[in-house]
Amino acid sequence: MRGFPTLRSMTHQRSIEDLRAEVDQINRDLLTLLSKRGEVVAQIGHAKTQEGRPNHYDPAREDKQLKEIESLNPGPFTSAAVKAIFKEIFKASLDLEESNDKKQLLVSRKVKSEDTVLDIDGVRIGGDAPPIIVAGPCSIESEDQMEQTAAFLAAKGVKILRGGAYKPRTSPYGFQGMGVDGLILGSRVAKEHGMLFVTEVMDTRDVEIVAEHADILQVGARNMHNFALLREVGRSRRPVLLKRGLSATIEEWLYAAEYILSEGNSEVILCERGIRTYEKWTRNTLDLSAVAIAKQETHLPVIVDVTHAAGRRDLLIPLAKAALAVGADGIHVEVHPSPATALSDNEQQLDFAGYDKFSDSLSGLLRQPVGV
Ligand SMILES: C=C(O[C@@H]1C=C(C(=O)O)C=C[C@H]1O)C(=O)O
Repeated sequence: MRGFPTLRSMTHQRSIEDLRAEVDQINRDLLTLLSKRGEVVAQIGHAKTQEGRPNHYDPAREDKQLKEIESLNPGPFTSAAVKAIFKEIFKASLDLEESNDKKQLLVSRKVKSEDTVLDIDGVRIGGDAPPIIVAGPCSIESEDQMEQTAAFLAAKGVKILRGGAYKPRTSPYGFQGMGVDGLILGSRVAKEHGMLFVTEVMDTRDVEIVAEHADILQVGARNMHNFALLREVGRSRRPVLLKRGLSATIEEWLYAAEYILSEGNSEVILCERGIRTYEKWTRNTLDLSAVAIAKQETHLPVIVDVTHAAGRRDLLIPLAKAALAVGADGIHVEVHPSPATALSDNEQQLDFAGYDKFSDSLSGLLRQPVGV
């Protein structure tokens, strides 16, 4: 019995090689069409950006296309299979639109590939400069406190003195800082010891006075989303140390930096300081991937505030080592002559002996830029 004739025996049989050659040609045609589609989609993305529509995703438009595709589907693929393929195309198209959009960001390495290296009165930060230390008390409290701290740190080779004159306290009844008197004191003491002075500015109305006294303006974590303040420090001609917000995504942090650059100030130092998570054994969770990502995606210097990241002294050394290992351009650490009597953050500041131990442990990493 020979049975029914098969499809094979009825039709002229083409070889697999021959069929594959046809598939190869179809692939090339599909690729040409896909590329053409990509170019048109990129133009749509550009038009959306110009219209000020940062969200390029349009589910209604995608749905409309899927319905039409389903109704026109001639087979042999099922509608589900064809729809899945088109959904992948939409996803890749959206990624293309958004990545083209990101390319325009001034903070991006795609716009400026080489590292930004700040040179503030001879103190170099970022790029091939050795990692820097920013140290000093949480709050400026008295002349004696600032004098002792600056003298100690300057003798240890620290070039940037920090100290808060305006304090963003959780409670409105907590110590709010010395204000202008603190600014004057901090800048004078820093100058006397050949150091730069960095201090936080919290209010657009204070940017001018803070810029008059400080060498670097700090925008704190709680103000990272204060867009008016970001614009104002962007207009000032002082370098800005921008801390990452308590619950800010990396993207939000980089957009905050973009606000400053977009006003014409390209001297921005990013500072990772830990983010809020469910973890309770540390005050915040140090996000080391954010440091590595910020270094990859932007050309700006990135430093790590280990004091706020940990909220506990016993973790400062390992966290600082880890930060430098992932490429941080510096470490920010709080140092106070007598942490127990400090008016703020007394759980986490280092005393002088603690700082000695801290800097000794890091000395090998601080001398050389990591990776060189
Ligand atoms: C291209 C557009 O943007 C996105 C990509 C789409 C696509 O690839 O067809 C459709 C909708 C949007 O999510 C558009 O809005 O038309």
